[in-house]
Amino acid sequence: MLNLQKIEAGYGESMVIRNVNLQVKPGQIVCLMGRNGVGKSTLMKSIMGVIKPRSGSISYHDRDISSFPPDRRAKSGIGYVPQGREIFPQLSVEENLLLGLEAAAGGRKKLPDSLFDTFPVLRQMLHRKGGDLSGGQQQQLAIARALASGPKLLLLDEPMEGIQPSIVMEIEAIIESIKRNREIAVLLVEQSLEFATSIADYYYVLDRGTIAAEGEAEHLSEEQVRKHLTV
Ligand SMILES: Nc1ncnc2c1ncn2[C@@H]1O[C@H](COP(=O)(O)OP(=O)(O)OP(=O)(O)O)[C@@H](O)[C@H]1O
Repeated sequence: MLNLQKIEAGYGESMVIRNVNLQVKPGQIVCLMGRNGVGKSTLMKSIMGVIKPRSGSISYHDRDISSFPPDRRAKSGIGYVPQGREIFPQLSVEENLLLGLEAAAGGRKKLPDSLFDTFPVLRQMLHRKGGDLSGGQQQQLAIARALASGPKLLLLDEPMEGIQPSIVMEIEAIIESIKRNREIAVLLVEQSLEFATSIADYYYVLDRGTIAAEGEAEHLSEEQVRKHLTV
């Protein structure tokens, strides 16, 4: 469903991503791994259209979306949770979630009830300001906002970063439930070998802007992790 061919991207003079080919199939959980600064977020931003790749093509459901701005990619069914969450701290939880509906194709006006089955804590906090939530709750809000529009592909950039272990487990459980339904594919940036081998179907390791390794997640070995991921 998502197909990146020969993507090159960077900032100004500096090239960060070189010749990246990457695929995500419907319902698949794909883990993008790599040390700090190798270009994982830059690749996620390229997929969402937040930065424009210098060359290569990005297709989604066999349609070339390379020239689409981010809002059109969102309307095509791609949800994005950037690193650092980026919720609106001055808006209520409900207002944050309603903003997620803006990206819905066909003008969906109401938040799906299933959203609160997945994120019960948000129902209790609907009228609180986003900024008053804990880090983990803000992360849940950011994921819920991305899911509000009913995407078929969810891009999650380091959702477990900087949150306490109990919430990490909750977020893992949310990704597991997405996997069980197989209705949404997920491409996520995550460093944990344990997570990649237990939940992901497929992995890519990015090293200095290129794909250094890829394969079925169950075959990801300690040796590859040592070679490409440990500092
Ligand atoms: N807005 C920007 N302008 C210029 N250079 C940038 C910008 N954002 C990132 N970079 C540079 O691009 C390179 C890749 O950064 P990126 O954030 O994509 O890596 P990452 O793998 O996601 O790292 P981390 O795990 O630390 O988030 C780094 O050298 C970074 O300094």
